[in-house]
Amino acid sequence: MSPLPRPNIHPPVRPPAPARIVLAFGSNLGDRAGTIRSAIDALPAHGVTVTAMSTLVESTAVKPGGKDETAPRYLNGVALAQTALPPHALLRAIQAIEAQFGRVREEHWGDRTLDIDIIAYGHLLLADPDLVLPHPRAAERDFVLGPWLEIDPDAVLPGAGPVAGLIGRATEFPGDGA
Ligand SMILES: Nc1ncnc2c1ncn2[C@@H]1O[C@H](COP(=O)(O)OP(=O)(O)OP(=O)(O)O)[C@@H](O)[C@H]1O
Ligand SMILES: Nc1nc2c(c(=O)[nH]1)N=C(CO)CN2
Repeated sequence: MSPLPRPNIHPPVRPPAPARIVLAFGSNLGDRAGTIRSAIDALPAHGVTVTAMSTLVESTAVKPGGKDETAPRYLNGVALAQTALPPHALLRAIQAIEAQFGRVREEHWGDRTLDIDIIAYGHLLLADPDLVLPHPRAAERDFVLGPWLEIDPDAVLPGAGPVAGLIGRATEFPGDGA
């Protein structure tokens, strides 16, 4: 006797849950606030949904040699977001938005219309040549930690601990905090 044909039923396919990500924005040239807002507005078209945006804070530019009072001052802000993009696709997306808003890569830590950094991608720890997660300098940057804490008081920087315990502690150069 031949077996009964099996009904062609598949378990429901659930898409993977989107990752919770933290993005940092900086600008010290042109219409700083306008450029950062435009970049935030551009994110959904790239598959990134913003769930919270901090206020923008102003700080002295940090250059490789330390604080530079003669350089244009920065506005910085942080967004919480969700995305189904894998990490490297997210990097390409933020670089496309930087390019869209006139970012030209020249001097290391040079003045720029727009900088977007991936601060954290869920709890992922990654050290690829082109992508390090969490962002390797986030723990020393009060201009990132302050706005992040504002929108998530319980924020944790993967591998480093609660943001509330990092802020104001270590800076890349003494007094470089926001
Ligand atoms: N977490 C990350 N977020 C964004 N870029 C990263 C990250 N990790 C590594 N990168 C790499 O860093 C490279 C340089 O980035 P970028 O020019 O924005 O640096 P920067 O803004 O001048 O300095 P910083 O990274 O200290 O903020 C990018 O091309 C990218 O490949
Ligand atoms: N205040 C301030 N200084 C910086 C910033 C920044 O966002 N804010 N970003 C840099 C490289 O990404 C270098 N220096």
